[in-house]
Amino acid sequence: MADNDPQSTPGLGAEPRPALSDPAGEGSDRAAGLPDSAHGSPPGSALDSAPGSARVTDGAEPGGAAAKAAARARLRAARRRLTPAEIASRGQALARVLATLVPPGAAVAGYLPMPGEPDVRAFLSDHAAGGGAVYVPVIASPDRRVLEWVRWTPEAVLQRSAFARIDEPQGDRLSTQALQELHTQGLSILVPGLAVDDHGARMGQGGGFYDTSFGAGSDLGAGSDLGAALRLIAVVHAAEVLSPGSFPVEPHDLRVHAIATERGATRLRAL
Ligand SMILES: Nc1nc2c(c(=O)[nH]1)N(C=O)[C@@H](CNc1ccc(C(=O)N[C@@H](CCC(=O)O)C(=O)O)cc1)CN2
Ligand SMILES: Nc1ncnc2c1ncn2[C@@H]1O[C@H](COP(=O)(O)OP(=O)(O)OP(=O)(O)O)[C@@H](O)[C@H]1O
Repeated sequence: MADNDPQSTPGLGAEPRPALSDPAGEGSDRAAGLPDSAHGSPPGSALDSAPGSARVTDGAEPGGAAAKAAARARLRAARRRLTPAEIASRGQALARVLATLVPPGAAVAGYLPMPGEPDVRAFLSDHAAGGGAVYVPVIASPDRRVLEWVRWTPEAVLQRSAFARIDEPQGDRLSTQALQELHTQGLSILVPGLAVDDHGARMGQGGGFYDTSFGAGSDLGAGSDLGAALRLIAVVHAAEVLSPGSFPVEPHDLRVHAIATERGATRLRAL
């Protein structure tokens, strides 16, 4: 199981592998200037060493790319400071929190965590044991930002993605649309991210995959008929729930319905 342990390879980006395209340098760890606007963050949170700075204004660069890169670097650095024991105990707490947001037996599109990410595997195992179908993403095309979905159980045989430090199950793949059409009665998406604001905007790893799959411009975006039965639940560490303006938000960015952290659930829109 060690290969499926998000803590087994400490230090993000340490392994040689084909990097996903990162034109704005989001993958780099340059000094971050994330504003000190988090609220409810405990001491030692992702932001409490931020230099005093103005709120993100998007500046001159399109989409606030430099500001996003800085925010990502800071948030990733904070994740690297988490211990395996912290991640594991938060994972147990998350399992209880997510059970309050996801109806028993409902289909769930989850994820298998990268190092430092909230570990949702305890929840996914419980949910699968209760009869709910669980899927996780496979990076099908990094260039076209396409995800596909494979059924997951705790026994799944995993293979490391060629593009990221993410384990993916083998098996039949479904497109995002096919997954949704299979579960028109409701599908809960656990959306991984580096941060979310309490208006439901989210900042991810910089691949654009979830925005392309579920954001405003997608076939399944808010307001679309197909997207109506989707529940988008951002899963982040509690210190990563930030106030609006803490990171740049673009029109294509998806908006989540709810936020789950190890400290509890926040419902933002009707689920
Ligand atoms: N667990 C998990 N699975 C997921 C996602 C995620 O955020 N979390 N994704 C959400 O979209 C997709 C993969 N997206 C990714 C997008 C960018 C990078 C990336 O740029 N990685 C950098 C290094 C990042 C780091 O050091 O932490 C790289 O490859 O250089 C990785 C994954 C699909 N599966
Ligand atoms: N729907 C879209 N159409 C075109 N470009 C997009 C779309 N969504 C994202 N992008 C582009 O993809 C890149 C990454 O976007 P962004 O920073 O929003 O990703 P992210 O939300 O952090 O990633 P992910 O969803 O993979 O976690 C940016 O260059 C962005 O402009």
